[in-house]
Amino acid sequence: MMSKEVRLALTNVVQTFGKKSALKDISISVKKGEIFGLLGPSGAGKTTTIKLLTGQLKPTSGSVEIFGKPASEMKQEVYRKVGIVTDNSGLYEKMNSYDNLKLFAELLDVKKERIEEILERVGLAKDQKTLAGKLSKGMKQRLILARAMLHQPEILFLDEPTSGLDPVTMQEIHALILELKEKETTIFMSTHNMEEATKLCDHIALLDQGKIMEYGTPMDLRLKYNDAHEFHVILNHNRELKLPYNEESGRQITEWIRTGELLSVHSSEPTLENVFLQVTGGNK
Ligand SMILES: Nc1ncnc2c1ncn2[C@@H]1O[C@H](COP(=O)(O)OP(=O)(O)OP(=O)(O)O)[C@@H](O)[C@H]1O
Repeated sequence: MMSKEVRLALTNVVQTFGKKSALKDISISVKKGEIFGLLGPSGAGKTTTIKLLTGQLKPTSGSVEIFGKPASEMKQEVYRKVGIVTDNSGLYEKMNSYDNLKLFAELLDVKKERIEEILERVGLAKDQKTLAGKLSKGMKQRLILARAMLHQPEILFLDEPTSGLDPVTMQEIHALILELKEKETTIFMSTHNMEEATKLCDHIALLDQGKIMEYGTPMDLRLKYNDAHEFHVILNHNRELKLPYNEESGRQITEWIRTGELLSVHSSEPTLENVFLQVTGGNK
């Protein structure tokens, strides 16, 4: 089988702003149909990376490619294959939800029927006549996502897509993202949310102070930082303890099963959050 095409690539990218270096020699590549997560504390360089990939910034040095072409020379036909969700994806507050989408549909030659289909899909069909300025935060975010997905882009950039949203809206957005993955959409997202990254991403990179500190699947990273691998045991009479991961503990647990004292046991692996704290030294 042929390996999948690379959709996004940064190679040895350096980005400086005056004396400040925001990205220090970073390389990332993302393939078709992959969900890639860029994690990092505030100021790590996540938004800068997205701006480079979407051609809003030109790198100080190194190369940035989208669909195999330099991102800074992105042409109209490439824009049609890309969707972007960022903090400043301004909606026209005085226009209703439907008209906000219609404006983009016209620009992108999207059929009118698609507007209704997408409003339905993000659960805003009933609110299509509501002014965007009157929508709740979660509804606005769903409208922004609907707009970014309107033309069925092949690559979607999501800069902190769920920050500040309630858990229900967050779940809904996650479901939409996974549905896009089914259709082989390439998704490049930045997030502070470790749980979100674990659930959605095929690969993640931990960015700290403009450097990639780690790269891998969420599971790879959890296993790599597995120093604290232990059994978490709950016994009757509200007894709860942690045991080292060794044979002696295994024997002890078998004994508790025999005497009927054991209520539950599971092995605790570090969460991505802990991995992240270890890598960045808690600089979050
Ligand atoms: N246009 C600019 N001019 C000067 N400095 C900038 C500019 N854009 C970004 N920076 C600096 O580059 C660094 C990285 O910023 P960036 O916005 O990429 O971080 P981030 O990881 O997206 O942070 P956050 O999670 O807070 O959005 C920061 O130190 C920021 O101050």
